[in-house]
Amino acid sequence: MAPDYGKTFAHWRAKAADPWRDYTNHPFVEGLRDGSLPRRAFLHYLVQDYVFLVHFARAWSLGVVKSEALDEMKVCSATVDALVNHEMALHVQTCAAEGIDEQTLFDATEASENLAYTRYVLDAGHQGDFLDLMAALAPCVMGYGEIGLRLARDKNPDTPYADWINTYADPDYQSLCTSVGTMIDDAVARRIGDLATSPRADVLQNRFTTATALEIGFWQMGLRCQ
Ligand SMILES: Cc1ncc(C[n+]2csc(CCO)c2C)c(N)n1
Repeated sequence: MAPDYGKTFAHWRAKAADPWRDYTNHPFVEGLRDGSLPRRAFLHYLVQDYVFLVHFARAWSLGVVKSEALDEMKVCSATVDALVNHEMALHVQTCAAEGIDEQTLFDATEASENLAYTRYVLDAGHQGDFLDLMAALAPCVMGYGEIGLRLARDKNPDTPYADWINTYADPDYQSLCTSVGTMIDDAVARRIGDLATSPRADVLQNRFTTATALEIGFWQMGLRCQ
């Protein structure tokens, strides 16, 4: 059963069922779960993901700019802090152990799948309002929450990717997913009332489904390096 990250997320997820399954059950994820993912592919992914997080920190910062309520500002600014000062540390530590320093990570050339995803999200926020931005950001936050929980339960005890799995299964990360989900529910209620009957429903759904497809592309990019 899917974890409870709020009713807006549940609605978007149900209407993107096929891409959501392909994202959260991708062969890359299966390789993390059973430990069969080649180390080289994982490191390639981590270097790209570091750059991804830099741009996601910019996108969550745009969330602060587009906030219309204090609770929105609090969740967005806390997410920027979590990203810049904590989540990126996992990437830095793992890569340092392989002789890749942080400046090299920061300067890495972005793969086009990476560029497409992060700039799509930023553009959703620039072009639209807070909800457009949140619809594009939700798959990343909640998808990794769901993947982390499932893999923590079903993983091969010998997988070398337990640290990665535990980062996202961790109660701290799970409570971030819950607070983002609650904040999105409140943001929807504040701006458009009932999502299902809103004239904006299709555009927001399209943002969510497109970002989910871009997550699949990101895993594909990770696998290409073998
Ligand atoms: C491709 C890709 N998608 C999602 C995440 C996970 N993630 C990115 S930003 C963020 C919110 C704040 O922690 C989370 C969970 C990732 N690392 N890489």
